[in-house]
Amino acid sequence: MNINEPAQSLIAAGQLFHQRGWVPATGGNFSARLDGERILITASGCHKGELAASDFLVADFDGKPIDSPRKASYETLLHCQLYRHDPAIGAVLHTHSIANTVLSRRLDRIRLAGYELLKLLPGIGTHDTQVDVPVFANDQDIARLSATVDAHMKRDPQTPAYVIAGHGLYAWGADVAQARWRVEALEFMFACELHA
Ligand SMILES: CSC[C@@H](O)[C@@H](O)C(=O)COP(=O)(O)O
Ligand SMILES: [Zn+2]
Repeated sequence: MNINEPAQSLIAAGQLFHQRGWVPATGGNFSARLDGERILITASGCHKGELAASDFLVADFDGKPIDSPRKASYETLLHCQLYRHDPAIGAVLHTHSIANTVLSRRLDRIRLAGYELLKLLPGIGTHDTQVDVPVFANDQDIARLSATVDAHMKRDPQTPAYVIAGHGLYAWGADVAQARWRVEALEFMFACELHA
């Protein structure tokens, strides 16, 4: 796949998320699947509202950069876990919003019920339902954290997204556009919960 197309979509997502206040400082990271063995992912330490094509690198599903001197996102293994878990996942987006940070410090799962925007989440066709977004304890050992996420997702393959406590949201989709809609829907519902 030409890496320019997913890179441009991820750059646009970063600009939107930064305008919304969801990727402050160097927080957040973004990726897209290139094929069955490789992903395009943001380099570590970039400002996600000001990404350029040179801020991306290609990595394998173990998170190892391919032909790049740049360091991949510190959280690359969390992206790799999702691509390995489900071949239908084509993009992964991670945000650090006020709403996801505050809610995840208070709750061990974020229950979303009765929202029209729930229909943006996988397999949901009505507002008249409830979804639990799991919250995992934060951990600077990303290999250990990705193993925790993987065990949860094997137990509950319907997991629509997850939040790391005091840290941020991980959401995904078949492509960058769908992952972005889901982030927008989830951040909207989280903001509603915060104001409720
Ligand atoms: C420096 S604070 C944010 C990081 O620790 C991390 O949570 C994050 O989202 C961005 O890390 P990055 O390595 O730039 O992808
Ligand atoms: Zn983060």
